[in-house]
Amino acid sequence: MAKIVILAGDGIGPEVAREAEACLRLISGARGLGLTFEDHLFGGAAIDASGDPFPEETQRACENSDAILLGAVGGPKWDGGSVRPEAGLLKMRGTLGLFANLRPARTYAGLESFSPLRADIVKGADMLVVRELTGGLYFGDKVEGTEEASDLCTYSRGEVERIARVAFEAARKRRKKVTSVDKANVLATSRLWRRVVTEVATQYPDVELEHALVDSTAMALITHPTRFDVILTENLFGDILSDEMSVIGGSIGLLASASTGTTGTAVFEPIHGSAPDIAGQDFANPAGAIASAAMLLDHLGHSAEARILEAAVEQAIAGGFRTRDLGGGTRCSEFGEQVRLSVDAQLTANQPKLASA
Ligand SMILES: NC(=O)c1ccc[n+]([C@@H]2O[C@H](COP(=O)([O-])OP(=O)(O)OC[C@H]3O[C@@H](n4cnc5c(N)ncnc54)[C@H](O)[C@@H]3O)[C@@H](O)[C@H]2O)c1
Ligand SMILES: CC(C)[C@H](C(=O)O)[C@@H](O)C(=O)O
Ligand SMILES: [Mg+2]
Repeated sequence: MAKIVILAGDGIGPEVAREAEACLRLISGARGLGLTFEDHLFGGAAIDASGDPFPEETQRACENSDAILLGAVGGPKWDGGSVRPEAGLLKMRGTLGLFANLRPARTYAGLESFSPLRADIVKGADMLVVRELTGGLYFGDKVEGTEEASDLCTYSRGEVERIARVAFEAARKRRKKVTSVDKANVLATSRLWRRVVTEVATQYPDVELEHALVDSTAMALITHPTRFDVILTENLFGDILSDEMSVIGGSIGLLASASTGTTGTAVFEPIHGSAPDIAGQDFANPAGAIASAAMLLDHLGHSAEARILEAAVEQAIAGGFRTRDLGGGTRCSEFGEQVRLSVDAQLTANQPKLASA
């Protein structure tokens, strides 16, 4: 039995989380995984109900969960307010110690020609951003005045060491290359980052390490995406580079993420936001949320089921089911349904044959 907390959140969050949860329920039922699901308020929806984007009750539920499936938070409704939905997201990451954010990206069969980048540039691209998630500018002291403001960027040796190890371990299971991205020509935190990553690399002689500056990496990511395997970087650079990376696959709606850390639970969410421009219209692409659910299954040790769910997303896309962001007319709910049909078909095909009477 594993307890999954669902934080649907705001905007398209509930639309994509609903499809991902339905996939998990289907797989859990068919394979007897015994997953249980609990909905809790989070983000703007929680501000509306209680004034707090990460209420005490939601926090307790998250702490007692095995995994958390998150939609997205935020939106114009809360932008001018004294409390922002995004503050709940940051508090959750901090409270649960989720320092490692893994964001994979690759091309999907059938979508190479959809990417705004040339098909020969994106063909075969397959990378993983390992983003430090609980340090840097996001968590440093802030001064917010009307005439002056500041955000402090701090990193400690320990914070860099632990995220670097995550990246090197991940690279060992992939193509054994880490590109550590920083701004060491300007920032003191980046120079510490570079020194510590170089030290950690000595424990991984089988993994190639290169250092790169964030500005030129932003360019190389979309001119030569196949050069990259694992990209290791700090919080803000990872946020920006991972949205840029979504261009390679064709849409930000495709990208999934896992945030893991110091406690047993972990958060699984698409990398996109609440997309207020398309919310409430069944237009959202739920592929990133469903792929995040596959990462959740991996986290719980259900790797065979994770591969089935991933294959179902691939088959739906290859079969021509495309949401509006990918130039098609498939609705969010229809795409989810198509993925579940494909899951069903795979589960039926894999069932042991009944002995004939
Ligand atoms: N983890 C999160 O909850 C998270 C992440 C990013 C942004 N946000 C918040 O979301 C709000 C909107 O931010 P934004 O507009 O800069 O970024 P966004 O990711 O919400 O949207 C950017 C663009 O991508 C499109 N898009 C995003 N997800 C899509 C999907 N699944 N299918 C189809 N199209 C999709 C949107 O329609 C929009 O045109 C802000 O309040 C921001 O703070 C939350
Ligand atoms: C909403 C925001 C705080 C968040 C971030 O910057 O980390 C988002 O952009 C993300 O990528 O998860
Ligand atoms: Mg982001």
